[in-house]
Amino acid sequence: MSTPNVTTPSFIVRVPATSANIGPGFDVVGLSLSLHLTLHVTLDAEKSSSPTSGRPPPPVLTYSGEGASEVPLDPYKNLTTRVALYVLRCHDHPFFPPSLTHIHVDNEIPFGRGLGSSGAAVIAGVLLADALGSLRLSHERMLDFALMVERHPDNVTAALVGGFVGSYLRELDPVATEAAQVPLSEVLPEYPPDAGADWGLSPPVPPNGIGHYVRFNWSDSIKAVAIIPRFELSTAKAREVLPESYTRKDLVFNMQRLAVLTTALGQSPPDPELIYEAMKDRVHQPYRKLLIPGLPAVTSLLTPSSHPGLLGICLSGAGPTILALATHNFEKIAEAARDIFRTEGIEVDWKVLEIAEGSKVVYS
Ligand SMILES: Nc1ncnc2c1ncn2[C@@H]1O[C@H](COP(=O)(O)OP(=O)(O)O)[C@@H](O)[C@H]1O
Ligand SMILES: N[C@@H](CCOP(=O)(O)O)C(=O)O
Repeated sequence: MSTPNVTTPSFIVRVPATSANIGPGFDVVGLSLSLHLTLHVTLDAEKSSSPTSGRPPPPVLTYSGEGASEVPLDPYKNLTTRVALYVLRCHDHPFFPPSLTHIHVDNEIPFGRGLGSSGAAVIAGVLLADALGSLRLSHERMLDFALMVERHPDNVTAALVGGFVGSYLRELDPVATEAAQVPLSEVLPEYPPDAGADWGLSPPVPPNGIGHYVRFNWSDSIKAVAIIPRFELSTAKAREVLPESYTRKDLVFNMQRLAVLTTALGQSPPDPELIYEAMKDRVHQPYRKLLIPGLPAVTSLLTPSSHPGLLGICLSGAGPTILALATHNFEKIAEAARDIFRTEGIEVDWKVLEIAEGSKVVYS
């Protein structure tokens, strides 16, 4: 009898989606959600010795699910594998290990919708490098590497540790500040295609302890309804429309709400009146409405009185997804949001999501 040609992955990396900001917590809070980016990594022990000169061949990258038609499959161009190579190079592993033959990526997180697809790809790269290089990095050090690429901590922290998380970036001394702000093109350089070529400069190693976080309680009764418009909005573009400075009134408005929200979402039963008001924002959503037709209407017309079960509603990350937190009536809430988006000519998909565990590496 012939043996079926099935390769068993040597390990799996699994990273959740995230929703950042949750209204007033711009660049501060993140929530991990039950859509996942999964890497199935195959190692071949027989290929573990490096060639005497030049670089070993990179792994074959295959991809299924969200983003499959647009994601680069060249490991020197793909975000996850470039981040992995960056972390490996910072630890004196100049190339992908020769034993790394294949990575199959299966992705449930839609690209450019405000559900943390890039943060998940970055964390997956850090975990991949940690496993390939047996680096045994702490969560704190993993965050340092992730923050050299994705420079706001909300998505990457929640994706790494899971749950409802608040984080800040430490004020670094001038030398460390400069080290943490090197251009992204130096962290993730273009790699020359010629296998004999040198990579050039050594990679910028991150300073220690850039990001710090705390996990808040989350009431088990709260689920997240993600209402996902069928168009992409890059986070970079949605950050360009934000002002450099804010009035004291607007900052106090957000801080008052964020202080209440981080505790209110952990209380059982959750208080809809308190949460609805505490999820309002004046720092990013008002500026992003021009990029997301329907945003002001969806966040103002759906309320706990008009839609029992609804606790609060906001833009997810940089958008265009809308995040409704609710205890019941998920379908009614999502369909009402769909109707509002339709008046703007925008079609949506929606999903009811749970709060997810943090990232994992599972060995077979
Ligand atoms: N799994 C992935 N593998 C490779 N690149 C990815 C992956 N997920 C996201 N990206 C990259 O990140 C981009 C989206 O990032 P971004 O604009 O920050 O939106 P999001 O809100 O989804 O994080 C994609 O267009 C793609 O270039
Ligand atoms: N705080 C960031 C969060 C971006 O999240 P994403 O999921 O849209 O990448 C912002 O609001 O810009």
